Amino acid sequence: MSDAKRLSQYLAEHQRQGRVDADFVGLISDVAAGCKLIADQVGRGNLIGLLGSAETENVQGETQKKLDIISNDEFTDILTEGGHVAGLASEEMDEVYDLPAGKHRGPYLCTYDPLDGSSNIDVNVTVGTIFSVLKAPTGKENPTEEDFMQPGTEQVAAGYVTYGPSTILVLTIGDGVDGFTLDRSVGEFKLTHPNMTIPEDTAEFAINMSNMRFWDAPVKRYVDECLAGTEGERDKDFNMRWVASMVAEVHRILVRGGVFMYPIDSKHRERGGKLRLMYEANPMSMIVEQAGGLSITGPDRIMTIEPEKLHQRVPVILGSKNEVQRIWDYHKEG
Ligand SMILES: O=P(O)(O)OC[C@H]1O[C@](O)(COP(=O)(O)O)[C@@H](O)[C@@H]1O
Ligand SMILES: [Mg+2]
Ligand SMILES: [Mg+2]
Repeated sequence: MSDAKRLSQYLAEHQRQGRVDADFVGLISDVAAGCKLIADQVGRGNLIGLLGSAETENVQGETQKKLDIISNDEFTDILTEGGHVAGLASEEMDEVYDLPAGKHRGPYLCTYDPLDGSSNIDVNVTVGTIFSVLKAPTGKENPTEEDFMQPGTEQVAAGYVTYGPSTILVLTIGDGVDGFTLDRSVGEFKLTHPNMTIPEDTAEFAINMSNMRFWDAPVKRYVDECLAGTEGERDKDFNMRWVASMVAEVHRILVRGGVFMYPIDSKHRERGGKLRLMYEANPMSMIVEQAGGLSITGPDRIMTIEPEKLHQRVPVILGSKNEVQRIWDYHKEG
């Protein structure tokens, strides 16, 4: 695959076809550059003293890892200098980031989780970056939080990068999903996974089983049936995975199907869920739906939620279409 199409060629072709503009090409190139930097840091780990906690908390009360902060700073700097965005928002920044005065602005907004699954950093398990691209309001020097409050259906593009055995960038610009592997010998992402699609059926689910006693009835019903296997209503055996890195779980589902659930539970009910809408649930929902899957909160489709705040949390159930539809039906039945 060494002669595979480079990300830069892919973007240039899309631009020639009039499907994206020059600022979009610039923005995705900046995202790729930021992720290459993060991949390098994650890869070096404790050789350069980057593992472990930073002993600080983000706005959501979570202890930040050193790499959470470093990844956020690098990503934010690259997108700021690139000049293709009017505003930025991240899991690791309390509020919308105002670009410094004098910096060139572009027509897009970008939200991101710079390092997803960061509890896995110290144990050398796959982590990643998730991003979502929205249109910025025209002619506004510094977009506000309100300008970011667009439902997932308004996303121009979404993607993630996994820092695992290989570094893979998965991107949708609204006409399918393509995956690119970082060729470290030349420092470029190359198209290795064109037109990724999620099988409609699966016999694999992912959920943090330690929360079982806190779940609502529809999810409990679904998982109970999976666990009963050939002895139960489903009449087939299921396999289970839980990496605790959403990027790794979604990537597995894009490659071989499956269902990922971080549903509402009584531990997270007051906060609305565990995962964040604007930079985890919405971008992953766009990717999953573009690959032929479904993505719901339980009762509703995630991408139709009207956001109310930047760090809003939502329950997430996504993956193979027929399984997610079944879980959706269980919620409708109550
Ligand atoms: O530790 P838990 O409760 O199983 O939660 C795991 C989930 O939390 C996350 O790590 C949250 O992401 P962050 O690491 O960006 O906070 C998801 O990637 C993952 O699915
Ligand atoms: Mg995350
Ligand atoms: Mg994170």
